[in-house]
Amino acid sequence: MLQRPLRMIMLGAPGAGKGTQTERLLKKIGPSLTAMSSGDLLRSNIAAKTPVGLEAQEIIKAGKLVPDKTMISLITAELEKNNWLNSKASWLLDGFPRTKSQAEALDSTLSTHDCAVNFVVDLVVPERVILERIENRWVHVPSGRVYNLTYNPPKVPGKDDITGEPLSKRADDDAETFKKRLDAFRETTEPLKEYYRSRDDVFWEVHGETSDEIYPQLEKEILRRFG
Ligand SMILES: Nc1nc2c(ncn2[C@@H]2O[C@H](COP(=O)(O)OP(=O)(O)O)[C@@H](O)[C@H]2O)c(=O)[nH]1
Ligand SMILES: Nc1ncnc2c1ncn2[C@@H]1O[C@H](COP(=O)(O)OP(=O)(O)O)[C@@H](O)[C@H]1O
Repeated sequence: MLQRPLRMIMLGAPGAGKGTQTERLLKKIGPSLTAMSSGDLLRSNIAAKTPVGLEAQEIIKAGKLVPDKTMISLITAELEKNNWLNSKASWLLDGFPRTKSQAEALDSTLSTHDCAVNFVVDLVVPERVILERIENRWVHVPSGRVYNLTYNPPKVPGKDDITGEPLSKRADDDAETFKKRLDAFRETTEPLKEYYRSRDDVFWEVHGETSDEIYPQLEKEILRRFG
C-alpha cells in the first residue's frame, strides 16, 4: 500500500487517540509499517523493573515528563534494535519526540542514516472530550492494546480480547494527574510543533472529536502522500 517509506511522528494531547489511530493504521497498512509507543515502552520497562522503569515509575505517576536524556537513549536503542535506521523502513513513532531537544536528537540520529522524518501528524481533539476518555481507559500492558469502557470495551470485562490476560488502569490516568500531564503537554508541545512547522510540508494537523472522525482523514492523507 505504501509506494514510498513513511517515517511518521504522531503528536497529540494525552488521551487524544494516538494509540487508537496507530492501531488502526497498523491494521490497514499491514506488516510494511511498524510502530513504537514511548508510553508503552516505559510501561513495559516499569513492569520489568529495569533501571529505566525504576527511574520512570514515580515520574509518570506524578504526571511529569521523563528526562530527555533517558528518553533519547531508550528510543535510539529501540530504533537500532528494530532496524528502522535505513532509508527503506516505514515506521510510526507515537509519543516521542515530546520536546524540542528530543526532536533535535532524533533528527541527528536519523540524518546520519538518510531516513529523516517525513510526516508529523498533530491530533487536535478538544480537552473537554479527552478527560472523560482517560477516566474510562484500561490497557493491556504487554501488548499496548487500549480499551475504553464506553468507546471500545473488552469483550470480557477486565480481560484482554486476544490473550484473556487482565487489563489494568494506568497509574497516571486519574483526573488530577491527567491535569498535570495536560500542563506538561501544553508547555512542551508548542515549541515542538513550531520546530516541525518550519519544515516544508512535513507537519499536518487533523481535527476531530472522535477517532472515527479523525481516522478517515488520516488514512486519506497518508495515501495521498505515500500511497
Ligand atoms: N469515547 C471515545 N473514546 C475514545 C475515542 N478514541 C479513543 N478513545 C479511548 O480514549 C482513551 C485514549 O485513547 P488513546 O488511543 O489511548 O490515546 P493516547 O493517550 O493519545 O494514546 C482510550 O481508552 C481509547 O480507547 C473516541 O473517539 N471516543
Ligand atoms: N517522549 C517522552 N518524553 C518524556 N516522557 C514521556 C515520553 N513519552 C512518554 N512519557 C511519559 O510516559 C507517560 C505516558 O505516556 P503515554 O502513554 O504516551 O501517555 P499519553 O499519550 O496519555 O500522554 C507520559 O505522561 C510521560 O510521563
